[in-house]
Amino acid sequence: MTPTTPTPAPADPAATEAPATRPEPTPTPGADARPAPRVVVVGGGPGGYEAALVARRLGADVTVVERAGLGGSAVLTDVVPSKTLIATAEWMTIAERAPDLGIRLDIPASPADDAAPSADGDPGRRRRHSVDMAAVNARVRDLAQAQSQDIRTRLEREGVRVVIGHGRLDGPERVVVTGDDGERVLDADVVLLATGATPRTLPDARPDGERILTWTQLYHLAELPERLVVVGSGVTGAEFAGAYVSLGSQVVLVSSRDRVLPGEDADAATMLEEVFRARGMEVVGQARATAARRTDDGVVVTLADGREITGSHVLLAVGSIPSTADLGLAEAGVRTTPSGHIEVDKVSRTSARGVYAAGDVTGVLPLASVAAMQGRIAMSHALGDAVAPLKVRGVAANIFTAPEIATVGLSERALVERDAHFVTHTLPLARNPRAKMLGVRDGFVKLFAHSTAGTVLGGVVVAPRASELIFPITLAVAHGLTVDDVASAFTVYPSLSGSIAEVARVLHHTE
Ligand SMILES: Cc1cc2nc3c(=O)[nH]c(=O)nc-3n(C[C@H](O)[C@H](O)[C@H](O)COP(=O)(O)OP(=O)(O)OC[C@H]3O[C@@H](n4cnc5c(N)ncnc54)[C@H](O)[C@@H]3O)c2cc1C
Ligand SMILES: NC(=O)c1ccc[n+]([C@@H]2O[C@H](COP(=O)([O-])OP(=O)(O)OC[C@H]3O[C@@H](n4cnc5c(N)ncnc54)[C@H](O)[C@@H]3O)[C@@H](O)[C@H]2O)c1
Repeated sequence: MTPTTPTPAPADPAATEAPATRPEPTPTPGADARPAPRVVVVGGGPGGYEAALVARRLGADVTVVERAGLGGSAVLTDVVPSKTLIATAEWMTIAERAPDLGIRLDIPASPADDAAPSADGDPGRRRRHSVDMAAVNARVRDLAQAQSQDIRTRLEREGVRVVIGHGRLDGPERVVVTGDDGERVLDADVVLLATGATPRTLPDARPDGERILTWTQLYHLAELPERLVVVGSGVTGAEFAGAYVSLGSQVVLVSSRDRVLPGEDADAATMLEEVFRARGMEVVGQARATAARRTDDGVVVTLADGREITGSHVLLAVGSIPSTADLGLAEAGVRTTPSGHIEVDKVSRTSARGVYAAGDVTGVLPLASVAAMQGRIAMSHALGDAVAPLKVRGVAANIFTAPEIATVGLSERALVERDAHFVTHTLPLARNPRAKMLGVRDGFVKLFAHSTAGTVLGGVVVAPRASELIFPITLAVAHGLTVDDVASAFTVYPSLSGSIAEVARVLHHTE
């Protein structure tokens, strides 16, 4: 098979290449006029809807079964709402820094603004700007709904049938959908399971949607939480803790490990924790929450060592569980892993012939970009198109905190564990001229390269908008460029990306 180079598109249908419009499903054209293969996709998130578009392009008759809304959790409760909320938080952070650049924000817009505390917790300082949380959340919800509708429109325009209801396998070649209007049976030549995951909760901290919350429930709050206890310091916990500090809440982050973001680059995580503390966040390390209960006017979170933390609200960010309940997996011969995820190979095949799986339900790498890629690969494989197996090494990821943390390629930990021959160099952003002009103090660029060949193996960028700055390093990793290739390309002067080229130049000298 010839390898393809599919693009890892995000959860934005407009960003994907638009093929010729097909109003209705049509049979695959061919001399023998065989009927089009029937594809049923269960789950309309990025894993499912991207796959549906590919399957249509390859001539299949495609149905997407979705029980909530098109775009999935990615669009309705996870990626899109969180990044929209964080966009507001980002403006608040910029406003907080404005005085450093000579801007006066000391004219209160309203008495409420004047009363809001400063984010760094200094009682002597008052925050002179504040958010209207009801307006922020209304914008978040509207944007998510509009994007979900766009995806539905796009799918239907391409000739994909959308069925609303809960889908379940009835053997490997049939899906039964239970909806408001009863049951419906869909026969299939190929099934793709892309049912995602849902927030994990704690037995003694049951979310009530008012004070004890999962991240899916945050967008209905009319007021900014006065004191938010965030349980869990993985990517989700860190992003929300950072966002709410910027928005003006007091935040206590309960971290079960000795530092936040235990799975990430240690230097980046340490820097972020320092920034969090400097902005007034209380980070409680080595602490495991066992329970949360409501009081008259707030919540009390109990830790395993008996300590209690009070707050106005608590957010549970303790991971996710794969959505496999009532999917008929065992009966259809679909194996799951000990963690409960659906077992797949690198072309998204499950243990049942004709049944594929993509996205968070597989537990491969819970990112929207990876879900979409797994879904596309599944359809290309199932429908006989050219396909390249999934490679997660080239995946770029970003943590949307202030500063952001973007990574690509092999991490320092993975390189050390593999006993790889590598060199590394880190340049603090504080030395970058553009960063000085912008008032950016916290951040760095770090590259890893093969010690003899000079090939770029991976990198970390900690900076405002690191998500945009990581792309040159992603290109280098994807195409096997050397540090000399990177160093020899022009960068704009002055620019933050100049630091990437400068690190590459330093690595040349150390070879
Ligand atoms: C707070 C948060 C922020 C995140 N931010 C980012 C980010 O910035 N970038 C990034 O790349 N990733 C991010 N992620 C990860 C990203 O959300 C997931 O990787 C992505 O949603 C996975 O897509 P999916 O298609 O597998 O599943 P989902 O998006 O979860 O979609 C699955 C869909 O299947 C439906 N479904 C489930 N079971 C059934 C059934 N039996 N019948 C019918 N329908 C069913 C569900 O209703 C859902 O709509 C974030 C995650 C969280 C929790
Ligand atoms: N920007 C992004 O791309 C983005 C954002 C959010 C999530 N994600 C994806 O979702 C994945 C999962 O991230 P996550 O943060 O939701 O889950 P996670 O499982 O990575 O982190 C949960 C954290 O909570 C801790 N924890 C569990 N129980 C606890 C308890 N009782 N008390 C205190 N701490 C407890 C765990 O030790 C862990 O560190 C990420 O790896 C990422 O792929 C991506």
